[in-house]
Amino acid sequence: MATEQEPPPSGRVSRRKLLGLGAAGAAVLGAGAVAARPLMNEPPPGAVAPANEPPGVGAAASAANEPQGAHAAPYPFYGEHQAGIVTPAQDRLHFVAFDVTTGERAELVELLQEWTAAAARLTQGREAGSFGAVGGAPEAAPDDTGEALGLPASGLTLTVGFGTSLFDGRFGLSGKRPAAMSDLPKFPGEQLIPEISGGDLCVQACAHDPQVAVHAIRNLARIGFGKVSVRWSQLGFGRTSSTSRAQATPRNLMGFKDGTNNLKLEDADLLREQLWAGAGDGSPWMTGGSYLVTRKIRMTIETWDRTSLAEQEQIFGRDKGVGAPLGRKAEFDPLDFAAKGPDGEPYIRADAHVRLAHPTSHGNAHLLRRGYNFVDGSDGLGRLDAGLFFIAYQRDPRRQFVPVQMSLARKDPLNEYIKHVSSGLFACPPGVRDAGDYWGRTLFEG
Ligand SMILES: C=CC1=C(C)c2cc3[nH]c(cc4nc(cc5[nH]c(cc1n2)c(C)c5CCC(=O)O)C(CCC(=O)O)=C4C)c(C)c3C=C
Ligand SMILES: [Fe+2]
Repeated sequence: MATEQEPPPSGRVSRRKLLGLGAAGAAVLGAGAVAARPLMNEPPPGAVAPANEPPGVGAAASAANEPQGAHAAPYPFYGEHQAGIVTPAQDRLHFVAFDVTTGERAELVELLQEWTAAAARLTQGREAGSFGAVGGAPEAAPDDTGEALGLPASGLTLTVGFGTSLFDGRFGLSGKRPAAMSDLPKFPGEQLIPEISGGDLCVQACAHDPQVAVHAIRNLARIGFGKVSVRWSQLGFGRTSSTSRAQATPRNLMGFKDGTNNLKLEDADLLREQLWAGAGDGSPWMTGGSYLVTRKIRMTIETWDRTSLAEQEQIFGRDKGVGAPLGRKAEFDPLDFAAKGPDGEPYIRADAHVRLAHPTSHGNAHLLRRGYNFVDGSDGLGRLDAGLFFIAYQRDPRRQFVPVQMSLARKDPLNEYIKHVSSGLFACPPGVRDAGDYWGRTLFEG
């Protein structure tokens, strides 16, 4: 498993070299060479942020003043936990689920090793393979597809997950399926489409540049040719959650601030308690990992857009402008479910979304949400095919996602405007420690 960049043959230029040349150097390359985009704010050589800690989080960053250059910089790939979970949610998503087509466990392990090596490079703004898009033999297919040449790392994170079907016995893993990964129940009203649900493996690519996220997934799929095939994939934009207090809260396609009351990077104690699988949880190989639930949720936006502002706010229990809980003034004011308005009714209705989903309604069950908006064109009937690609990480879906979603599915008036059409449940293993480690080692060698 090679992770070091081998020098490209003379006359050929690697993506990193192109970046290093910058604007002036690119001019020297002359016609025929690929022009490098000047890299803004590249961290100094050798600068290593603490594992998975975002550039720009800390004293220098504030919600109102996120450093622009930080959007180009890389996140560390190696660490105790995978990046892309508490990492401040980037602007863009390409999520893919794969079916494993090989029946050989050894081939699957080999693929995970190759993917890990490629991910270690891609997340640092390098090409997928050691020769790159234009550095290999002219007779051979390039080991990088090339569309990210000259682009910086753009905060790319790649997060892998193992689906429930991977534990079905094909690879000798049936005894390793975590109890926390019991099949999700059928929720009232869901209309799941099997072809865009499930999958043996998943990779979540998040970046500030969609081209960088798509490039990463495309290259992993290329590497996996003959061993895996793409089952479904989803593009997302405009993150619908903040996962750090240094980020401003974004808006979903219903126009509301989304991610206000979320688990955040800074909540160290809660993350330990609610996000990361522990050594005593029954599946030692998952220690330091987390369970991922995805739900593609279509919105009937046109109906929503004809709903009164007052009704929209009652449905969520927050105001649409600043995102404050109804009856309060500021976004981060605490929710007060007992407070009553002049009419004697609670400001936040009994069936308001935030009340049904609140941790206190479910024995202190928190979720780390990091979903994205999607618009997949239109449906041929004059309506946008749009909604929320919901992503939530947690320590145990049986105690967290399932009860929250069951209560929403039964009582949330938002259901009039939404439909769950896809579902996924994945075990995301702990982080890759160093260049000798690989995604899933604790599962296959533990
Ligand atoms: C099962 C979990 C959840 C699903 C599915 C879900 C769908 C969904 N949510 C919104 C918009 C908002 N959600 C908000 C808060 C919120 N939502 C969940 C869980 C699910 N949402 C939780 C746990 C919370 C936090 C509750 C709390 O503790 O206050 C909000 C308010 C802002 C915020 O705090 O994030 C909005 C807005 C949509 C549009 C949607 C499906 C399409
Ligand atoms: Fe929600």
